Amino acid sequence: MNLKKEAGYKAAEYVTDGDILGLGTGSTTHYFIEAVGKRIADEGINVMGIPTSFQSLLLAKQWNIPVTSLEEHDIDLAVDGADEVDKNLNLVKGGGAAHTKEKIVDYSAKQFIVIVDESKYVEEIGNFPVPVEVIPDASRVVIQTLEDMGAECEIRMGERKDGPVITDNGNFVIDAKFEKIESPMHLEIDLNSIPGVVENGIFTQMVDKVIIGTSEGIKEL
Ligand SMILES: O=C(CO)[C@H](O)[C@H](O)COP(=O)(O)O
Repeated sequence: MNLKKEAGYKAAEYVTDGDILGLGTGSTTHYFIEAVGKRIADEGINVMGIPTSFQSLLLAKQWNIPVTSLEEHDIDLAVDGADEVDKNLNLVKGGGAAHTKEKIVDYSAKQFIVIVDESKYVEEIGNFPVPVEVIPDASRVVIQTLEDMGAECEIRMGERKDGPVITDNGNFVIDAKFEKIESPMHLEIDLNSIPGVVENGIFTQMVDKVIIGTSEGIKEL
């Protein structure tokens, strides 16, 4: 069973005619976008998408989902993946380096649904290093501050691209591994107060529902 696909297709059932959708990024959201595209083709529902990355923009175009922007519309429903989800609905996101636009879109939506397979559901977040998007010129001093806060840091490197990953916004990503995240809510705020940090991948607010694809079927939190 493809658990990511199960979760993505389940989330598409929550889409209603006329919705403005926030389109998350990643291999799970890929299936949500596909399922919405099929509902447009099969049922003729009338929706528009606001992509969180070039990846989701291209997928929306592939599936004939009209795109718009936050300049034009508010979002009714955002659907997005995650790298970790805990029982308090705290998330770590940014494995695809798209967390800055994802947070803008997901936090502004009237409803925010997270879709994951069961491997992402954890007791408490923090095993997955926290992605921190930084202005490139600030990366050395931001790393110093993160290390002072107890994190082990790496600038994320490209694959099939020499040098650092460059985000859709032209920045670097530092992956910061904390031994333990005592308070996700405070860490989310504290990381964003470091000069040079654009956004971090801890999401502690706004999640309305988590759809988990498990080997025993869909579970919803
Ligand atoms: O935050 C993200 C991208 O920045 C993704 O939503 C997250 O990495 C999960 O991806 P996938 O569904 O491929 O496991």
